[in-house]
Amino acid sequence: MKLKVCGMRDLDNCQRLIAEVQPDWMGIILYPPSPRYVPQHLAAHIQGLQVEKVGVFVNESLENIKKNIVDFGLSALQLHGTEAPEFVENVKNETMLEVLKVISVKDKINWTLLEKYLPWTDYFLFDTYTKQHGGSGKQFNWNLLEDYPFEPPFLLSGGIGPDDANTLKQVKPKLPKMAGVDINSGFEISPGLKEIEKIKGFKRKVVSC
Ligand SMILES: O=C(O)c1ccccc1N[C@@H]1O[C@H](COP(=O)(O)O)[C@@H](O)[C@H]1O
Repeated sequence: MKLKVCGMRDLDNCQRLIAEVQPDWMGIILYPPSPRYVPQHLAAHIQGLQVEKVGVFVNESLENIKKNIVDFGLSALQLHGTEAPEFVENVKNETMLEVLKVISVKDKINWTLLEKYLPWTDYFLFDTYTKQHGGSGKQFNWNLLEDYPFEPPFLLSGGIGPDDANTLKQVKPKLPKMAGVDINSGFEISPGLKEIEKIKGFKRKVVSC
């Protein structure tokens, strides 16, 4: 399973993550209201880090997404708002980067609504619905994903913490399209600052399964 560690911001913390965990992706939040927002003055430093960088956007303009791709050296885009399929199509066509479209889950998933995203989406990312769009620390009912009907793989997100490693290993066989997990606030000392030892332990348990 792949591992995405999201909401990274502190440069020393990023460097330790890369050296000691080697995640498949490091996510940076480019949504100003978030407590994990990465300001522009850190762009050159983040760009220099040797890791696949995912920019997390919430209903951002295509123009600003393009600017951030260059400034931060992004290789993938996580669209974490209510972006319409037509917008996702534009983003894919204009950037040709990997696109992760987030689906915010309440108590059920309307699979038909997801169909229009399929041609432009490399991964769906399922997260718990919250008014803040993400980083809620809350889980949704993962059983809903047992009905996942599509070909593209997905990432599981929302409130995953160190204690979920065993449950994840148990649910994995029931979710054959789950390509990986996305972790964030469940491994934090404070917003944007991660506990690297805990991530290492989690990776040892989960990623090999
Ligand atoms: O983390 C944030 O502050 C955030 C803000 C706005 C959009 C997305 C955000 N983070 C994403 O939220 C999910 C789940 O996080 P958590 O595990 O529940 O803390 C994760 O994909 C982050 O990329």
